[in-house]
Amino acid sequence: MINFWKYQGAGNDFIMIDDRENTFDITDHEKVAFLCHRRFGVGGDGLILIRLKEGYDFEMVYFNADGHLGSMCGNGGRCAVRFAHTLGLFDTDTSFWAADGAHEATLDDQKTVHLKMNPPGEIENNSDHYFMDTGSPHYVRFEKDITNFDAVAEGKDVRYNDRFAKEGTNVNFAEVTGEQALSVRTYERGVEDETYACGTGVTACAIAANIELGMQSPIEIKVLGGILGVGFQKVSEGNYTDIILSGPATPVFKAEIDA
Ligand SMILES: N[C@H](CCC[C@H](N)C(=O)O)C(=O)O
Repeated sequence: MINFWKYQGAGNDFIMIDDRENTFDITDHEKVAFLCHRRFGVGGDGLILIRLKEGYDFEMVYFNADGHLGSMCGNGGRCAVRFAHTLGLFDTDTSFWAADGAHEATLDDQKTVHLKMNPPGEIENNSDHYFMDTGSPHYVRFEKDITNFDAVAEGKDVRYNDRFAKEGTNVNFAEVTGEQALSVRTYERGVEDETYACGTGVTACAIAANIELGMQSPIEIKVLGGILGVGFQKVSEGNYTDIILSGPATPVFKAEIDA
């Protein structure tokens, strides 16, 4: 029997498991894929284990919906922070361990989670798109109108092209909607579909908007499932620090499943 919580952050939803006793078999991809399946299982864009980690309040172990260990997940990280708080692992400020290393976060009075993201390394500025790793790989392309836009078909075109077919990439389409505002749609690898939000994705879009248009921090980003915020400091060309992803992280329900 697996006890779990379902959480969502701007509609990016996750199965959350308290695995402080390390009993979950992380090599059981089929089980994770089953749990994330929206018809046969619980349903989720991903599954997250909360484990203990020396020197940190907790560790987040993140799987994509296909059952495989993923890289960093910004919305999942924010949900993990809120869940770890309910487990009593910290009070308002936390530091935790994830696939891309250490992260700090705070939970404010409105239950918004502010999560510090690791700076992307090299940022590729190609003729029609950006590519960078904000904990997960992200392709970013600016579009004029993403409302009337087939994000799944366009996303698949990029994700399965010669360059990305093997490792995969997440694909973001960003529209400029204001002086410090974007609207973003994301196709996620590992889910292989559009999701309602992607935290590492909007982080990449905010940085790309600063390079492309000089858009200043903080940037408000509308996604299918809500609003996220990204703040940052530019140190020099292509060099960013203090990158903070902010947004809601909400418990949906708690249940158990025979799996
Ligand atoms: N939804 C996630 C990103 C998932 C990345 C994952 N699909 C991968 O590349 O392994 C987020 O909020 O940042």
